[in-house]
Amino acid sequence: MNSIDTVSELNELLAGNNVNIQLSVPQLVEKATSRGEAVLTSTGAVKAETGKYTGRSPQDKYIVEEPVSKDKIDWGSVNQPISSEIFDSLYTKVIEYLKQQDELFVFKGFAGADHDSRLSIQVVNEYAWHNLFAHQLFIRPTEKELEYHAADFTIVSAPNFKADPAVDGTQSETFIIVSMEKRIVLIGGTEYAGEMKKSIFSIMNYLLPEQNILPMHCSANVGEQGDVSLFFGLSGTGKTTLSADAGRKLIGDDEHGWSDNGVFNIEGGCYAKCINLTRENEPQIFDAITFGTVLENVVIDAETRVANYDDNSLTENTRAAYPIQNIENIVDPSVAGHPNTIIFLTADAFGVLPPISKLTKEQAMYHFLSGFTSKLAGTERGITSPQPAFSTCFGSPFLPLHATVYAEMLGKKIDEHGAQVFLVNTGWTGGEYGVGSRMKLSYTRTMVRAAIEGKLNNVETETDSVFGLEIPKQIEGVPTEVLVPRNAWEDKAAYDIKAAELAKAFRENFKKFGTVSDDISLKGGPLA
Ligand SMILES: Nc1ncnc2c1ncn2[C@@H]1O[C@H](COP(=O)(O)OP(=O)(O)O)[C@@H](O)[C@H]1O
Ligand SMILES: C=C(OP(=O)(O)O)C(=O)O
Ligand SMILES: [Mn+2]
Repeated sequence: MNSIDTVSELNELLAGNNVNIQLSVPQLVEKATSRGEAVLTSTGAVKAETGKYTGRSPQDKYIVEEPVSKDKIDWGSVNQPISSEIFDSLYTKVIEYLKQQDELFVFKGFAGADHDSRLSIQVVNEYAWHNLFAHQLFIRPTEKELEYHAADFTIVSAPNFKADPAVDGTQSETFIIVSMEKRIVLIGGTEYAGEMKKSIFSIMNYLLPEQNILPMHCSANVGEQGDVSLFFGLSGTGKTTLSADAGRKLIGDDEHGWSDNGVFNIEGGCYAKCINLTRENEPQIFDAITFGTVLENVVIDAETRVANYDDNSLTENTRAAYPIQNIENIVDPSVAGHPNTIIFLTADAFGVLPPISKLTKEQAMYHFLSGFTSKLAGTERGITSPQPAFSTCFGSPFLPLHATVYAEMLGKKIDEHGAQVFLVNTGWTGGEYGVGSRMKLSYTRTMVRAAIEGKLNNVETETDSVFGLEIPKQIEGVPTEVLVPRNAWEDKAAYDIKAAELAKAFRENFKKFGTVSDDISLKGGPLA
């Protein structure tokens, strides 16, 4: 089978009389509820459950081994190859399966708020609620744009189609396969909606560097003076939470590009975690949950239909998906200038990294490549407690190219625009996970604001004796004893052992970058 067949199979599917194209939010809400896929809640949000897949399933993610991309992809456990024969045969089966459905739902829109580099996408869904998710998360076209819309990439999602590993060549019933050549994402066996948005993000991580644009797994906001801040971080480290700040306009909560013009959001919506969500702690996010928001795996009262955000019985990874316009203070379209402040968020389960520290250029490169953090409960299949992890560029599950491609681009941009980089530990303090506690959100917010407002530029600092990081000695509103990790631990000997263990893990991990990065390692890594 060649690529022409893939296109005509898709066209035939889309020409069927069971296809609903570009339904509005109320129409999709109606479809999702009347078809029994979701229920209406007291705020007008719709709530859907996703069965056993309540987070991403990285083990089931593949990229088709094809001539156009073969030599560019950084193949390995993240970017697992799959043959075009397997893809073609599964694709045909999925298309046949979708043709049998009573109804299908298609969303057409864009990824990338900068018109120069945006990608036209379409999403074909078996479920109305998934299509509502696509509508809320991707960039919605104007009427005129819709008229001329021609998809560069298509997501075909059939969660109820399950692969048979013995016959289909997958590792399980679930598959998320990207073909860069055929420009298709094929999803089956999982209902977790996040797979759709993260697939498009992976594709942007493949396409943007060719246009000299740095794709970034970060949130972004901008202050009154046009000062832009970025917050890099793996899932659950605080990108969405910390970028929602009443005093600053939100650019986006998860995926951005940085071009010669500045930064832009890749998406048109946010995907916030809502476990333990309260209006008091996260007012912007709480209030964004209104009519048409998709609540994923949130437990609601059967009668009143009021959400209970404290209930983690379905998963720790409960989610709300809403258009960015649901947040009061935003820039629209989601574009802004060059960043002044860059924050690397890490959720350190060892409890030894300082809650905030200032990085030199070499430290910034070292920590960007290392990407040390923890995988937090629920974010990936099988993760039930924080698992320390080195996730290159704070987003390794989404990077098809070699990490150094992104790191070099970031290094150049930091130099060019003179951005100050901070490392912020939103994870544990006073002891490792199980002994200490998670850093208080209100402290993290205070520290982050101080950094963004330039208040930490000329403060007195203390050098972390293990990692060589510069720790501000005082930050107004934060108790001084939490600033230096060793002081926050009651058992100093235990701290010393943990810190040495983490420094060793950093050094071991950095070996994978070889001698090219010796200078960065020497000047930016843990002290001897
Ligand atoms: N100190 C802290 N900083 C940031 N988030 C925190 C902190 N303590 C607890 N949290 C919680 O951790 C979660 C962070 O998730 P989120 O912002 O959605 O991460 P991301 O967008 O990076 O995936 C939120 O539920 C937030 O309430
Ligand atoms: C959607 C996800 O991203 P994040 O948690 O970074 O928002 C995810 O990791 O599944
Ligand atoms: Mn997020």
